[in-house]
This record gives sequence, structure tokens and C-alpha cells, in this order.
Amino acid sequence: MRTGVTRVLLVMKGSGALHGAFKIFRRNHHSVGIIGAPFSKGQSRDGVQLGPDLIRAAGLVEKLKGQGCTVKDYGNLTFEEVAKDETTGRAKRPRAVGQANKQLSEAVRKIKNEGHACVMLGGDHSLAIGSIHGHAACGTQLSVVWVDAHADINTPLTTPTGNIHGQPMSYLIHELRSKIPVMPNFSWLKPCIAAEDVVYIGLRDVDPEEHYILKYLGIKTFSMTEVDYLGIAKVMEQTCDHIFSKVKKPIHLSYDIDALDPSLAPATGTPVVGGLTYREGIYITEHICQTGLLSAVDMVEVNPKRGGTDNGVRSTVDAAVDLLLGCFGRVREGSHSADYKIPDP
Ligand SMILES: NC(=[NH2+])NCCC[C@H](N)C(=O)O
Ligand SMILES: [Mn+2]
Ligand SMILES: [Mn+2]
Repeated sequence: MRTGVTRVLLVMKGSGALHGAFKIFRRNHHSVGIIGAPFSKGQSRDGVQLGPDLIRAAGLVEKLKGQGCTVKDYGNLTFEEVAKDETTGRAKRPRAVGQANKQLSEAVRKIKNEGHACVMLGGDHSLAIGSIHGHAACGTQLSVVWVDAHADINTPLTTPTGNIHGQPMSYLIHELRSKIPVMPNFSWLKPCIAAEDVVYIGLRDVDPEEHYILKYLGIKTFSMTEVDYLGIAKVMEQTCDHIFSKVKKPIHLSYDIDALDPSLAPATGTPVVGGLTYREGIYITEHICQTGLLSAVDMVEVNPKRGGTDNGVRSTVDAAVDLLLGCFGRVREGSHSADYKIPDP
């Protein structure tokens, strides 16, 4: 039995005809818990810490409620300044990143334990460390769908930039445990994801060392080349075949806004041309929602100080909101409540 999907026998009153028998309707009463993580030290560009409040200001909570979700906003985390934070290995600001992610992990674990689907608003993508760790801490094995132009799987020794937002996956995957040096403020973190439970979608800027790691671990990837070749519907079908091949596990969707094409989402720190269209980006969320197994979502790397114009920022933030709405029941064909009746004149 699929969870998250209700089968409804739709009978058109008056006509006597049966229309769309056993048509599948999306369950819209998702319970969503939102946590903001205004954190930017996993990379070097100012502004990405403004993401959570901007995404809220674009009406996320009201729109989720408007489509039938129950929403609890847990507010934003606050992060203390870390005084001396020297590079370890090549990783920059490890103490600040380690501390912030420890806080985030605890917050996500609480939201999950209170029974909600968790939405983490970033902030930079280093926050996936705490978000996925806190989600996994609830006890179940997870699948991770990582939608991004980048693989973010450099280790602290392979990273070309030192930015930890390019490394989160390497800290989380069991198989890379021996490749991660001891880092200050990271002793709380244990790997919690198996390489075979990860799927990437949207890749188009992968460092050579990352490419080696992906091949070495046999991780399932759909680069933009595969998106072009297969089309997004097949990509999503194969994504689900892969993550559901053994048992059906809860899904952690980690969505970097730079997966979308920069013409649509320019307000981000590391834009890469040739990205997902709006429709492909939304289709991913609709499909994941349909599985009924979406358990947590990260929406990261929205940076209003990039992207040039006000329009560019607005289009980026609106796209982030629409992607989140797609995760929790919005469908483009439209929808209606179960008890709706056409008004009599
Ligand atoms: N979350 C991101 N936007 N990551 C970009 C990473 C870029 C590059 N691969 C690095 O490791 O630094
Ligand atoms: Mn990225
Ligand atoms: Mn990323």
C-alpha cells in the first residue's frame, strides 16, 4: 500500500457516469516542520545566510497551508561566532561548520521526532551534513536524492577550494569514513548513508577527484547529459527504481538551487550554465512527492547578494518556493478538496 496517496472513486453527480474510476489523488495534508539555518561559512560569499527569511517572505508558509498542509515554523537557528578557526587539511572554517551542523542535526532530529516532514532552509550546502545526520538519527536508513550542478563529495583533502559546501557528502557516506581526517567540532558526526542509497540529478560541474570518488563507489548519477538523453520522466523513474530496489526507505531530498539553470535562478554563489529548466526542476519534486516517502528536504544556496538584478533574485526565490510546494502536494493540473461541490444557482 502506498502511503501519501489516497484512492478516490470519483463519481460525477447527476450524470450517473463514472469518471476516472480509482483516479489517484494526491494526499495534501502533509505535516511540515520548517527550520531556518542562516549560515554561510561553508563557502566564502556573503548573502547566502539571508535565504531562510527571503524564502519565508515569499509566502512559503501561507502557500503550504493554502494547499492543505499543516505547518509548524520552528524559526531560525542562531550561530555563535567562532574566534580562531584555522583551516584543517584544506577545509576552511571547520569549527564554525562543525558547530552549526551539530545544532542543525539536533533541530532536525527534534522535528522528525515530532512527526513532521522537515524542511531545512539554508544557508549553504554544508548544512546537508547536519540535516541528513539529524534525519538519519531517527533510526531509519535513508535514501538521499541530491539535486545539484555539483557533487559536493570532495573530501577535506581533495577539495580544490577548501569550501566545506563542496564536501558534505564525503562526511556522510560510510564508505568514505577512512578518508576523512579528524576535524575540530566534528567529533559528534558519524557517517550514516550508504553509497548505494544516493542518487544525483543535474550534475554538470564535477571536479576530477569527485568524479573518481563517484565511480569508485559506484554511485548512481544522472548528469545533465542523462537528463538530455532520457528526459526527466525516465530519470525520475530510474531514480526510484534505484532507491527502491531493496526496501522502501524514507527519502531525504537535498535541493541546491544551482541545479536550475542560471537564467532562471541566477541568485546563487556558484552558478553553472546548462542547468535544469523550471519544468524539469518541478517535475522532480512532483515525482518525489508521489512516492509518499518524502521525509525531509533541504533548500540551499539561495543568495540574494548574487544574481545581479531584483528580478533575478525574485525569480530565484520564487523558484525555491515553487519547488517546495511541489514537494508537498502542489500539482500543475490543479486540485480541489474532497468535499467540494459545484454551487447551485
Ligand atoms: N554547494 C555548492 N554550491 N558547491 C560548489 C562546489 C564547488 C567545488 N566543487 C568545490 O568543491 O568547491
Ligand atoms: Mn551546487
Ligand atoms: Mn550543492
